[in-house]
Amino acid sequence: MGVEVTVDGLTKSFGRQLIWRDVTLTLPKGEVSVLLGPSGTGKSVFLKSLIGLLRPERGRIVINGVDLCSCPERELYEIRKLFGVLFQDGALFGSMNLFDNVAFPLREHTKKSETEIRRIVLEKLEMTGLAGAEMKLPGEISGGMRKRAGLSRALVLDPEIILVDEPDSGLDPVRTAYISQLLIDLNAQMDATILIVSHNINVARTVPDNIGMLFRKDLVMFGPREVLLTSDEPVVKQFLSGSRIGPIGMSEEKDSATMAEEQALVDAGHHDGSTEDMRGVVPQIEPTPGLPFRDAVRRRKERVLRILHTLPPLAQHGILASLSREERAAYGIRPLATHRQHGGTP
Ligand SMILES: Nc1ncnc2c1ncn2[C@@H]1O[C@H](COP(=O)(O)OP(=O)(O)OP(=O)(O)O)[C@@H](O)[C@H]1O
Repeated sequence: MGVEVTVDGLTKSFGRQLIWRDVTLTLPKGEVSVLLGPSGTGKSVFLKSLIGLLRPERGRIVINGVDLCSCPERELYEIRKLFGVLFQDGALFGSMNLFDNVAFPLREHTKKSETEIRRIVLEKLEMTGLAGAEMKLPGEISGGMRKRAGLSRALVLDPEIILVDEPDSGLDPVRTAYISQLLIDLNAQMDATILIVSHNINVARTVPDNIGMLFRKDLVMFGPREVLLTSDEPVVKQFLSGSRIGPIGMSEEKDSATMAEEQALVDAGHHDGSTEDMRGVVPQIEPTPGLPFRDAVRRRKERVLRILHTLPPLAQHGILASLSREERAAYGIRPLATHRQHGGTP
C-alpha cells in the first residue's frame, strides 16, 4: 500500500529567484492527487524536491517518519526506493529497446535473475498496454507509447509513491483520456500514492481524489477535489475556464490596470479565449471493469466526511451528491437539500 507524504512549510529558491514558499500539504496514502498551476510556477521543481533531487532551503518532507530535507544521504537513498517517477518525456534510453529500458532499474538495483526480470518486465508492459512492443526502440513508437513505457519502468520496483510529470504533454485528448484511465487502473491494482503534475483541465477534473494549485509562489489551495472544482478563487476560475480574463497573464501575473483593460474589452464583446465554464464536480474515472475497487475511494470518503463541516458549502454539496443512498444511510447523512452548483447542475 502507498505511504503518506507530509510536506510542511517547504520553501525553494534558485539564487535570488524564489520559486514557492511555505508549501504545506499531505498526500494521503494510496490516494491520487493532482498539482495544477500555470507554466513556470514550479510544479516540476516540487516533484524533484519530493524525491530529494533538489533540496529546499526550509521546511520538511516527511515519509515514514524520515525528513528528506535533513536526513543523511544514505537514508535518502533508501527512501528513494519507495518512488517510481514518470518524467515528462518518459526519459527512456534511446539506444535500448523497451524491454531493456524497463528492465534497467531491476538490473541496477536488485540481484534478481534474468528469468525473474523477464517475468516482471513483461507483467509491467502488459499492465500499461504495451505487451508485444518490448523489442521496439523509443524512437520507433508514438509519444503516448513512450509515456506508457516510462510508466512501466516507474513500476518495476513496486513503488509506494508514483510521481507523474505532465502525463498529457504532447498527447492528443484521446490519448490523454487513455493515460488518465491507466493511472486510475494502476492505482486500483497497486494502491500506491500518486501525485500528478499537470495543467490539463480534463485530467484535473476526472482523475484525482485531491487537487492543489500553485500560483504567485504560493500553494493557493490543496484538498478534496470538490473544493477546487467548485472554488470561486479568481485564479482557479480563470484556470479552469482557460480564459485570458483573470490574474494569470501571458508569462507572469497581471497588474490591476491590465486586468481592468482586458475586462473592458470583454465587456465590449471581445472573446475572452475560454470555451465554457469548466467548474463543478463531474464524476471521477473508475477502474476498468474487472479490476479491483480502489481502496483509496473508501478511505477518502471516510476522511472527507470527517472534515466535511470545515469545507465550503459547494464542496460539501459535491461530496454529498457523490454518495449513494446506501452510503448516506450508512454514514447517517440526511437526504440532500437542493443547492445550485456551478455549471448549471442543480
Ligand atoms: N535547476 C534549476 N536551476 C535554476 N532554475 C531552475 C532550475 N529548475 C527550474 N528552475 C526555474 O524554476 C521555475 C519553475 O520551473 P518548473 O519547471 O518547476 O515550472 P513548471 O510549473 O513545472 O512549468 P511547466 O508547467 O511549464 O512545466 C522556472 O523559472 C525555472 O526556470
